[in-house]
Parts: sequence; structure tokens; C-alpha cells
Amino acid sequence: MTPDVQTPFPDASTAALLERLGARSIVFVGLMGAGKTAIGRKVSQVLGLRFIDSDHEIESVSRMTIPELFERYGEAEFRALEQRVIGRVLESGPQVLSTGGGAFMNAQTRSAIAAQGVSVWLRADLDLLMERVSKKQNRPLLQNADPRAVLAKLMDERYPVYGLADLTVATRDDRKEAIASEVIEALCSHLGVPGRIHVSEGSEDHE
Ligand SMILES: Nc1ncnc2c1ncn2[C@@H]1O[C@H](COP(=O)(O)OP(=O)(O)O)[C@@H](O)[C@H]1O
Ligand SMILES: O=C(O)C1=C[C@@H](OP(=O)(O)O)[C@@H](O)[C@H](O)C1
Ligand SMILES: [Mg+2]
Repeated sequence: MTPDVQTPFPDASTAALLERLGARSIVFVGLMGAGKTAIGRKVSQVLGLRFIDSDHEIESVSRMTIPELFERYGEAEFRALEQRVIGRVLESGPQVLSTGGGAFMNAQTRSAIAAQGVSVWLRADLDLLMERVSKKQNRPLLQNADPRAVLAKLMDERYPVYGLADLTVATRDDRKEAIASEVIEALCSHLGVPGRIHVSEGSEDHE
């Protein structure tokens, strides 16, 4: 986990946000396909913070892909590893941490995030989630005959819990920069930061 600071001279609002954030991390939660990884990365670039995705971190420490982990050790082992990895990552804030969709369902992970982070629920509707997750086969929970029904059930189970996050940002079919900008605006308002932080188009973007 190397620091990835890309804004050596932050503007006044960015500096104020970083000061109020202190050692806390900005933590994205929400369902598969909501854009936690994509928007988290974008927000980290704008604020000049390190970006960590819990799934990437799990893949790196286990030297296995998420589907391989589920296949070989089962979901329970994956969840145990996820809890440990997130707990450890949160100790080294500030940073932007995008979690996997199930992570916030774990009560211990939720209290670690509450203590060491500012949580942002990226909320999305079912059609948008379906469209996004259909492009990749890397989500074991959706590798079955009716992924839409699975996502709908997870929405029922998880949305009340995601609602415990500090902030909720409704996402939609719009540019990543527009969503990232709304997240940053919500963070500024939550942290009492005056002014606006500009999100420029077309900074480095990769999956
Ligand atoms: N605002 C957006 N506009 C276009 N594509 C997006 C947007 N947000 C996410 N995506 C794409 O949707 C897919 C799922 O996003 P991802 O960040 O992996 O979601 P999550 O981490 O919440 O499961 C990715 O291919 C990502 O690039
Ligand atoms: O919702 C879930 O339980 C999961 C979400 C995935 O991450 P994304 O939410 O980033 O797709 C990944 O952690 C795993 O496949 C399980
Ligand atoms: Mg993700």
C-alpha cells in the first residue's frame, strides 16, 4: 500500500476537507455495481488520497481472485478475511477505501468504519446495477440463473443497513466525474467545509 498523493498543493477547500477528515478514511459502501470502486478511485484522485479497494487488497494478500476464494474456501472464509483486511486498512488512514458490497453487513466492520471513517452509501436502482454487473463475471454471488432476483433480494436485506452510513449519495447513469463531484459536495457539507472542490474531466481512469 504505497501512498498515492497526486495533489501536492491542494486548494483551500481540499485542504480544509483533508484537515477535518484527519486520520479517518472515506469509506464507500453499497451494492455490487453501484460504482464504489470506480467512484472511490476518482474521489481519491481529486483529493490526492491513497486509494484502496478491499477486494483488490484481499486478492493481493491471498494471491487468489475473489471467484477462486469463494470456490476454494467458501463465502464464510472470504467474509472473515474481508473483516480482517478492512480492520487493518482502517488503521492506516486517511485514504479512500472502497469496500465489497457485503462488508458493511458485518457489525464489527461497521463499528470499525464508524470509529475510523466517514461512510458513503452509493445508492443505485436495480436496472442500473444489473446493467453494470452484467459486463463482468467476477462476482460469485451473481453467477447463477437469475442474478436480477439475487440483487433484488440483497437490496431488501442490505438497504436498511447501508442506510446506517454517514452519507447517502444517489447514483445514476452519469459521468463518473459528476457522481464523484456529488460525493465530494456531500462530504464537504458533512464536515462543514466551505467552498467547492472542482472535479476535472478525464483524469487517469482504469478498471
Ligand atoms: N458513473 C459511472 N459511469 C459509467 N460507468 C460506471 C460508473 N460507475 C461505475 N461504472 C462502471 O460500472 C462497473 C461497476 O462499477 P464498480 O465501481 O466496479 O462497482 P462496485 O465496486 O460498486 O461493484 C464498472 O465497469 C465501472 O467502470
Ligand atoms: O456484495 C457482495 O457480497 C460482494 C461484492 C463484491 O464487491 P463489489 O461490491 O465491489 O462488486 C465482492 O466483494 C464479492 O463478490 C461479494
Ligand atoms: Mg468494487
